[in-house]
Amino acid sequence: MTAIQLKNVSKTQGSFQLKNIDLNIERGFITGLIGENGAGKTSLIHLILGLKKPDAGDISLFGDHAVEAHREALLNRIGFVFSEDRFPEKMTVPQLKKILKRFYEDFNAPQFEHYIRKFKIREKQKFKNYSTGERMKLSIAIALSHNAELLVLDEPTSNLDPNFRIEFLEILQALMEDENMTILFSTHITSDLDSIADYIVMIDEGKIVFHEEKDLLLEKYKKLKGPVEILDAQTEDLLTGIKKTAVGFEAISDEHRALEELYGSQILTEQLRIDELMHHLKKGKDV
Ligand SMILES: Nc1ncnc2c1ncn2[C@@H]1O[C@H](COP(=O)(O)OP(=O)(O)OP(=O)(O)O)[C@@H](O)[C@H]1O
Repeated sequence: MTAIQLKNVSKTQGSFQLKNIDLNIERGFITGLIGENGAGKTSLIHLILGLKKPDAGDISLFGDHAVEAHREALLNRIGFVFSEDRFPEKMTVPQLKKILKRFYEDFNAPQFEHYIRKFKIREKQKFKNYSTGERMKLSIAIALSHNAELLVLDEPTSNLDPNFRIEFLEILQALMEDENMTILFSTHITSDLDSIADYIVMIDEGKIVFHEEKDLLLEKYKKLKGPVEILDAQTEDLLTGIKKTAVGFEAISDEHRALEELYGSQILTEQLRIDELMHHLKKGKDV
């Protein structure tokens, strides 16, 4: 079943355009959304959450196409975290809790309190005295405290210290034990996705470049290393991003199996990281 579906969605903002976006985010998986600065990740997330209206196309959440009309009910089922929050400066946690109780039908106060303690968020301090990371932790605590079945997270880890980032990723993974849970997660820290994502969506200049299962993607493209002597026209045809060094060459290929058969132990095949893959696919597009 689909948690988020976009059909032929377009949105123009100044000179930028999200163009004919078709996207299905299946329930029960973690999907990572990647792309360069200004690629359109936040805009896409805002469209999904109904914070921006598409110029054309259809968006549905949990199969409901009337996102605008049912926005409040749908937001009850979604936990969201943005890279920039808008917590009132003078408010404190106990005051915020009262508002959350009114806003979320399923607000789970003990769970919220649990996360406030677990994340070491200072209850009595006004939000204006919070660090960027503490604000992010508060956003995360809210997103996790109203029995949401979909988490939409826009760069949630960008301001977190490494220890808490790992703790947060573990929490997300534990949430996936509930097979109804779905997470859409935009990030520049692609190593987060190496560890937890099931699917990767890459967006570039407002268009979806790919939407694939992470393991299949990393199986398809590999880094190859070998001696420069094997680089003839035919071999180079099967390689991209060839870099020659004093000790040999390094390149990326989606024909690594054919090359392994041809050259056996002369070449070494290595797994790519998601950031390397992203850089490679982006460069391929620019050529
Ligand atoms: N309200 C707006 N009016 C005009 N242009 C806008 C508006 N909002 C966003 N944009 C432009 O849309 C493009 C996509 O921005 P968006 O924030 O979606 O990118 P992003 O992939 O999230 O980038 P980043 O990784 O830097 O956060 C950018 O060129 C941005 O300047």
